[in-house]
Amino acid sequence: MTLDSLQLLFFKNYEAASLQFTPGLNCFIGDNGSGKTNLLDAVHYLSLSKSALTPIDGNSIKQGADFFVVKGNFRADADDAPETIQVSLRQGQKKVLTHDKQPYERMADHIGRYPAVLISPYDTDLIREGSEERRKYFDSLLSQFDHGFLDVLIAYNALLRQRNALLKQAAERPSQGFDRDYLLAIDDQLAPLGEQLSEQRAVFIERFTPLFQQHYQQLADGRESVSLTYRSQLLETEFGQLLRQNERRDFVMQRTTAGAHRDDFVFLLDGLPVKGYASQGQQKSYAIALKLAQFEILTLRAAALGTAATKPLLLLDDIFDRLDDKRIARLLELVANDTFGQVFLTDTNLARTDRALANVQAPIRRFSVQAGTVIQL
Ligand SMILES: Nc1ncnc2c1ncn2[C@@H]1O[C@H](COP(=O)(O)OP(=O)(O)OP(=O)(O)O)[C@@H](O)[C@H]1O
Repeated sequence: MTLDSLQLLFFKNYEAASLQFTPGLNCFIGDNGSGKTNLLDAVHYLSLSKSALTPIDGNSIKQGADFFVVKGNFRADADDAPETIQVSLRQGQKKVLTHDKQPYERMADHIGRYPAVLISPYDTDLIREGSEERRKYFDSLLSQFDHGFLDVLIAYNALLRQRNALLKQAAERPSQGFDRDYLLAIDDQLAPLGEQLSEQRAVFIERFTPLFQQHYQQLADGRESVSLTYRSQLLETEFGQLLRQNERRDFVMQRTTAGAHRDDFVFLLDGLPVKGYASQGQQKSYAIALKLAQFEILTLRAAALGTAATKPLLLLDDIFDRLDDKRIARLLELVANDTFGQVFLTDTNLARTDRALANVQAPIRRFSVQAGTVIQL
């Protein structure tokens, strides 16, 4: 699968832009703050219907404008007709996502159809931040990997919101009484969904971990050993039982204190937590290895399904500035040996990009980015 072209209107610092891509490597070159990452983010929107940088879509509307449009033409194979994906948002309205001009009934139906993997300076947040960041990452990856998982996750989150609203209401308006039967009815539905999420996460991590370990060994020359474990109370105790055990506490806290929404993923290096023990370089390798394993598992899935979209788009933000030569060389080896399909990368220095890509056989297209304007070189 390739993205043939991209058009932007009032997206971040772009008023209007139109780009034609090569199926090989597309390089966005420009000064800091010129809008290179914003182009990667536009591709991320097309793939995942959301920004990689901000959870608030309104932030992506160009300042002073009242809407944005991101439009892209994808092609499953060189001979196939293009498919047009468009994401648009008008200030104060709901985001609209269309496929060949037809709005999706559910945004979720789009997820996984045009996969993309972003390697960015923020990846180490996965290590440094709290469990929510890691859950979101793996849940998003699992949703691209398995649509059934996303459906269960959406249903689980909706029930959880209902349950938390009930607990809050009972605490805030005690005179209205507490409808315990309603709570038990929610729990009857919530419990099997939570258990399903935990089981699917556990199975996924078992498949994902060896791929991740292999990428880490290659990036770090095999000096340390890394592991990845999934931690969930639901793997040991039935969720229904946990909900009953915690009912009083939930009542006091006004929220559901145990469940699949509290699970975590533990990152270890030589048996110690990566956060706190690993060096900056090791943390970077850890995060990149996660992303490369993500790329590989999505590729394997597409191949197993026999879909034409065999390789996700790869978005490399700022890698030359951030990574040492060895890690860059290793990543570019993968680019050169055809592991990846279409690649989009950003850099501040054209000469450095050209040097780094000297051995890459794939076609390369360069774009100059300057304060919200972009031209093909
Ligand atoms: N909604 C918006 N309206 C106008 N400008 C915006 C908006 N959102 C972001 N910007 C601008 O986009 C610019 C940042 O662009 P981007 O992150 O793509 O830069 P970059 O070229 O990747 O820089 P670096 O090399 O530092 O990573 C900033 O100048 C920022 O003010």
